Amino acid sequence: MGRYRVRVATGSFAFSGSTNQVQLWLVGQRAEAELGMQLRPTRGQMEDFEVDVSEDLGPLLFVKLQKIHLFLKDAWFCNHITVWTFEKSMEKEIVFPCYRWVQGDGIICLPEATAWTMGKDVQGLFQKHREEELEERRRLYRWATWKKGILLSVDAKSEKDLPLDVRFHENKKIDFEGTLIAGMTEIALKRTYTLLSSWSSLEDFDQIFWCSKNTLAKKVRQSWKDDDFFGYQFLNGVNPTVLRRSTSLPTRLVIPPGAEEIQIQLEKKLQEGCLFEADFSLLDGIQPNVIQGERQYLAAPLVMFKMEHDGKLLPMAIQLQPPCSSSPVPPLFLPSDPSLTWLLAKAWVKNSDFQLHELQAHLLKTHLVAEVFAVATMRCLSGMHPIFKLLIPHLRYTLEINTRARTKLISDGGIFDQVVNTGGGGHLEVLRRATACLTYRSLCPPDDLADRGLLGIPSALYVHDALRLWDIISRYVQGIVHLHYSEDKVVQNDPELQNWCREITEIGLHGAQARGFPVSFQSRADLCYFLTMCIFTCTVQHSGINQGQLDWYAWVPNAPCTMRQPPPTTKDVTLEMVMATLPNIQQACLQMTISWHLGRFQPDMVPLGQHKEEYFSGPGPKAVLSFFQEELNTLEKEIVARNKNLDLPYEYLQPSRIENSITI
Ligand SMILES: CC/C=C/C/C=C\C[C@@H](/C=C/C=C\C/C=C\C/C=C\CCC(=O)O)OO
Ligand SMILES: [Fe+2]
Repeated sequence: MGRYRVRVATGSFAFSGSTNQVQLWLVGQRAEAELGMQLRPTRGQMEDFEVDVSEDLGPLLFVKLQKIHLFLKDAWFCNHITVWTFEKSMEKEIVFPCYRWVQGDGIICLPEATAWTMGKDVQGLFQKHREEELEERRRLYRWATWKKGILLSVDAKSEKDLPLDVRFHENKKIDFEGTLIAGMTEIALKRTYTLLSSWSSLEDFDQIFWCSKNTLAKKVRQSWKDDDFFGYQFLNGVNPTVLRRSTSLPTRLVIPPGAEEIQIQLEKKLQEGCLFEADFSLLDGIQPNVIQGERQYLAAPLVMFKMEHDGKLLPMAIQLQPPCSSSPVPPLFLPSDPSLTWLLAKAWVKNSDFQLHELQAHLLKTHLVAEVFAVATMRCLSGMHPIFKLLIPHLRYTLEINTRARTKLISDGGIFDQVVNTGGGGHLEVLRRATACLTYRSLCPPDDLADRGLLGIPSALYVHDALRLWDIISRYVQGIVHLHYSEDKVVQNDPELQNWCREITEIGLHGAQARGFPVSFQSRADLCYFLTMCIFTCTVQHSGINQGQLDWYAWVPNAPCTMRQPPPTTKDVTLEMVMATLPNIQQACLQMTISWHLGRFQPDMVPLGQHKEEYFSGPGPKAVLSFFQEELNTLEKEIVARNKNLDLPYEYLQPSRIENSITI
């Protein structure tokens, strides 16, 4: 019994408030009290009221909410409820996080914010709540097989099928759809503008290159033909995931007669430990697209590089297709070839890189992997679980952006079918092949970068920043895990957590235990490493892979989305051949629009670690998050200072530019 002060906090984005009245209850260990219909929640407001309760409720466990509507049903976004009690003349604050939509006339039950594993709840005070909550979440969030052989996704035919709690908020939706319309309008304008234009020289791409503001995109247009600029992209461009240090000459690299000199040079660089390669064999045999009746073409190149003492990565040789017994030995294209021949060979490499970047590095290894984490988290972890509280800010909007990708980008008739040479079904086979070789180590930079021989290279800025961020995130995760798991046995005996791990590996990632993913956590260290990978993937890796589309894909010849003629088999290449091969005006315009749409800064972007939602309570988690933010701030200053001395600043992993989840 006694007086309680209650604060109701409503979300601040559009339509968060409600004209309906809200009914609240306080639920304690000993009794429950109805507080009556107290208010109509107002957007962006915190509204307080006081009540006297006659019953002896005991320690508060839950607040229950219900929206009462007479006529108009409008959903209310409740941020949190805070209750102050007065015990022994001491004021005590108890927070009940929500951050969900209250809709319909259902009663929502909010547990107080202390993070509880099931093992800690020895009295079983929350057991029934957790069971009912997870039963409801499993009904709402179901696994689906969008295409066989690809990671499982959420069961939603379109974003409209998703639960309201994971939908884009109004401002995000308006921005996303509005800029798409603006982009499509720009395409129409460009088509009109170029209706009578020639498309016969590389400079003709200038007619549609309207990226006057983007400094790096302009630098790409200026320098894309240079070999050092070509090599730089494999270290610090939009796709730093293919390059690896050679440990031997690749078996596919058959030296054609008369090219013995290059073999000597390659072997010399190999001996010096500065030979590198980018191998696109995953594309070998993929069925090319047919666009508006025109057959497109694909290659599966291999590029050999040498790392110079000044840190420049220079291409030494390009083999466009792997050798096969039924054909002559494929030619090796060299920097000493006629300039247009060498340029076309490099363009073929960049077209192949576009495919693996967008399908393997971007869509599969960030978006679709993050979706598996999101679905498993909603299905296996109660909202009270500390790992739910840790991860949920890093899963914001991911289910919707991925569902939109499945319905607009890689769908029948989607963007890939319209302008990409792996479209038309080849893109699905690339996704299947990439899924089949998706390993746990490849998602963990300390392992992946070591396996690729990329440690200790001063000019590898992505590598440096990625490893620094991995360590910072690792300390953040350890801070939270050690607050809630006192020893390894507590991890082993946490059923929700073990179910989460198993559901990710065995179901979502498609039997990935065969590729190194865990089916259980045996120690706090295991758990921390896995959680670090989850957060790194959903934040750092996606930002490093997504942002560069704006800079590196705007000048289409630098990263052609499709190729309209077969790869050259001789060194007699003309400008006509080059222009007939590169994307046409329509394809180039759509590539520019989509790259801009996907690569641009998101207006409602939440930077890494800067989420405002307070799922945890108490000083411990707050101190861990605060230290995480301090470490990110220190790294921010380091990167800004480093970039000041670089001709080409590397900014994609600057913490202030890393989004807290995958939202685009
Ligand atoms: C060509 C770029 C390919 C990217 C694939 C990688 C990741 C997916 C991407 C998310 C995309 C989400 C939604 C789709 C985006 C735009 C839709 C495009 C055109 C629609 C036009 C129309 O309405 O028909 O990560 O950023
Ligand atoms: Fe993306």
